Amino acid sequence: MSAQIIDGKGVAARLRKDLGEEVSQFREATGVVPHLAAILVGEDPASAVYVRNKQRACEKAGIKSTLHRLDAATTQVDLLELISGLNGDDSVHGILCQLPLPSQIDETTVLDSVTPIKDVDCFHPENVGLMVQGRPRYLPCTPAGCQRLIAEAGVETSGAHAVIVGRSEIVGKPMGMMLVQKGDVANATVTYAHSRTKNLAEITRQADILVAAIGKPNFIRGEMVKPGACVIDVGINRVDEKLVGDVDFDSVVGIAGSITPVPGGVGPMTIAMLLQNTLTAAKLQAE
Ligand SMILES: Nc1nc2c(c(=O)[nH]1)N[C@@H](CN(C=O)c1ccc(C(=O)N[C@@H](CCC(=O)O)C(=O)O)cc1)CN2
Repeated sequence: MSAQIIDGKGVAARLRKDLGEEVSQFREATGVVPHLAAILVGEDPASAVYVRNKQRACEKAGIKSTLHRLDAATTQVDLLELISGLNGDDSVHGILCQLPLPSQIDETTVLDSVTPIKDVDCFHPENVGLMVQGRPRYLPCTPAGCQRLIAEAGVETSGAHAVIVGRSEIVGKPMGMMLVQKGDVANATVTYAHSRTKNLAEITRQADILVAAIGKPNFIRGEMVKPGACVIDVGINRVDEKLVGDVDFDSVVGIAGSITPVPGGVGPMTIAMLLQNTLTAAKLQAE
């Protein structure tokens, strides 16, 4: 038996269409145009593609987007000054600083400088704290996208064992926190695994839901997966000009019950969730 392929691209397109209708109702009712300011520092080609895709998705949904492109040699002071200006600009509802940043810039200092109400990536400690306490202002985009895909696959999360492989601040850690919460697509028993975990395969084989977010191409192989499990692949790795996930799709697809592809799985959902957060930001700031 082959796993159900979870069509992230299709789900994201549907969400973005619904969101476009919500944006148009909001604009009509308030006269306010939701506005996302994107910051791109340097010339990383993948980052440029992601930012362009975010801007296109905004335009299609009726959200204004402005791009602030900074040179790779930009200083942290210059970047902080730009963010400070955007924080104080009442026409801007969401601020997104594309990661990764060049090495001369401290990522934490920069992300902490975005005013929490405009932090549509949900990276600021205030927003992370609210999410962990189960009273989210925003949900982090990639984990929220994964959660929607798990729901789309019709997978029961309550009482399920979710194993998160990876402990990054933007995906692994918040993903586990969201699945352990009380609520819909939640109530799971969560295990975090990472590069120092012993007997990793023994742990991943216990997962009803396996989220791979370690940034290692094709790392999760068929023998590491429980038959029938829901496998969510967050990895985006370029190998020989090809895009591959953290999951070895070919060896896992015959064992898992459902699986996200790369490309066309989690990636497009990240962008859909960013639009959702931008509309939420505009609503909160119009109050
Ligand atoms: N400020 C942020 N920086 C980064 C984030 C983020 O959420 N906020 N996440 C990643 C990159 N990312 C969004 O920014 C992102 C990555 C991939 C995709 C996507 O749609 N991928 C496609 C394939 C696209 C391709 O050909 O490269 C897919 O998986 O189908 C969207 C967003 C790091 N930085």
